Amino acid sequence: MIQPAATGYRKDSESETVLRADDLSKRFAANGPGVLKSVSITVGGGDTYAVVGPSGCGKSTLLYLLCGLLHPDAGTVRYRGEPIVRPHPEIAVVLQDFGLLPWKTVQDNVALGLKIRGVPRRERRQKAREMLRILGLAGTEDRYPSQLSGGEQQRVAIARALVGDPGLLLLDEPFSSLDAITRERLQHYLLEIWNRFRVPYVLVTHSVEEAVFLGKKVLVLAGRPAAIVEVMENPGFGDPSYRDKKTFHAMARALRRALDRAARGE
Ligand SMILES: Nc1ncnc2c1ncn2[C@@H]1O[C@H](COP(=O)(O)OP(=O)(O)OP(=O)(O)O)[C@@H](O)[C@H]1O
Repeated sequence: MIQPAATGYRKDSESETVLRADDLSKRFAANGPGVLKSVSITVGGGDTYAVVGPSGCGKSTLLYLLCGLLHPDAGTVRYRGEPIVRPHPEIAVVLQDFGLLPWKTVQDNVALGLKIRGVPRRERRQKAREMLRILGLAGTEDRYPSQLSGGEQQRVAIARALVGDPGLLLLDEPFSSLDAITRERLQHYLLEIWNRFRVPYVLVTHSVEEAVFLGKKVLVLAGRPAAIVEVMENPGFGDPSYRDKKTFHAMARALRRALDRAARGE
């Protein structure tokens, strides 16, 4: 079993509301088309959401709104009751472009959030090294992001998100650049983090299997502007051997049908 480096994760009670977004609407240009309309989501302690939907429907936009990197035209986002108007130190984000600083080494990139929070240098280095080891990146500490492959950069971004014991994780296709085996290993690692510490997360993915493996609830976003057209409960979620179960494949089939309905605008 992987031993997470971090030990300071909080464990929320299931009744606690960690993140609450109400009636979010967004368009990028004043007269442009609406991207999202009246999207609401409540993430409770220990909740995990997978967000799926057709390419370009607004999944990344939703994640940017949830973490305060974008502002909604209407609606509100609150993290533990606090309005989110800018990125919050307890909300860790893994974005599609990884967001690594090219002039900092891998180790310094991973430790960035810890430094901002005033964690002493020695502890920062130790935690960053341990997280890099867990993610299979031992030996890359002193390299720069440009000296790593896309998949390795993606893992550095994941290490940076996990190392700070986040209160909430927002992940935008975090495993998309990885080979199949590494991808499955990291999916298991995320599930293990959840099983041990119940860190709530919202994960955007294009993969039906990933959504079913990692989402306690699966949201289907569709339409123009996009709205949540289905919320699917996934009772088998949380079991590391779920992929081998009939219920997993039944759930994947149901999700494919839901995506098909969404694509046809039904
Ligand atoms: N900064 C921006 N300015 C203008 N339009 C934008 C901007 N960001 C996104 N869009 C548009 O908003 C829509 C939703 O984009 P978004 O990236 O959220 O979709 P997505 O569902 O995450 O796509 P994909 O699945 O392909 O990653 C798209 O039509 C996109 O072109």
